[in-house]
Amino acid sequence: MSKYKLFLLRHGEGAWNKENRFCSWVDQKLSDNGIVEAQECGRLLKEHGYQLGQVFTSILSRSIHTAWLVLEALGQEWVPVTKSWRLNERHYGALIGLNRAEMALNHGEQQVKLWRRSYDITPPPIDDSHPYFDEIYNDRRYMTCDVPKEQLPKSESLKEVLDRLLPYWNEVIVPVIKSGQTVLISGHGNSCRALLKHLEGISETDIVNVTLPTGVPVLLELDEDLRPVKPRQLLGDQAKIQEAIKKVEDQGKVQKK
Ligand SMILES: O=C(OP(=O)(O)O)[C@H](O)COP(=O)(O)O
Repeated sequence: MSKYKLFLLRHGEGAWNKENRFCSWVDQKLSDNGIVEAQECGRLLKEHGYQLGQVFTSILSRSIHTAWLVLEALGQEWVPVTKSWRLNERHYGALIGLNRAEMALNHGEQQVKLWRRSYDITPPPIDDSHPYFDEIYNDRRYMTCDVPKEQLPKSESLKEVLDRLLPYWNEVIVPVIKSGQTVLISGHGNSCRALLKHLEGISETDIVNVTLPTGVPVLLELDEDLRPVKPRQLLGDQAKIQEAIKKVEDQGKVQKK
């Protein structure tokens, strides 16, 4: 029997989703379309009458702004929002900033799919010659984390995302859910995929085929041990959602002229 409701949300479209570049730990803002997606998500949750108890975000602006816009559209701005680097997007290492379609042209679509969707392949690490290294590692937000800056990742597989996310999930988020509050996690494509893998027990092979569109709330109904009692529900117009998933998948393909 369903005891708890949990929403996982990939933030609204960011500027680099639009440009088809690996964004990851670069702090890009929402695009105009991303703002609308977040507001529509809030309106949809309002229509269903959902009442949030707590919201968790990463420390990247696109996930925080999405949470704010959702709460505003819901009329529940007072709901506490808690932030952690442990909900950040997967660290894409040296791939950060690169264009996926150009990479597909240079390395092949299969390699790009492996980098994007496999469970345990870690992309090459970022080093201090990378154009975004200083912007990321000199940012004050990464001096406030629960690990020293030197121990923050320089690249991550999905498995490594789950490894850094799980302690936060177990120690901070689970007690809130078990206290009976409906939680929304405003996260990222791959931080949400990692959590979905854990909660739904998705295999390492099947997780390759899970892709999340931006701005679409994923509802999980959980039993008292936080096991899903039914398949995840992506709320909204199902035809549009399928189209949006395909668009994300196609980002890793060579662009047709
Ligand atoms: O920043 C990213 O994800 P996000 O838009 O969910 O924050 C990644 O670049 C997503 O890339 P992917 O869809 O190739 O895994």
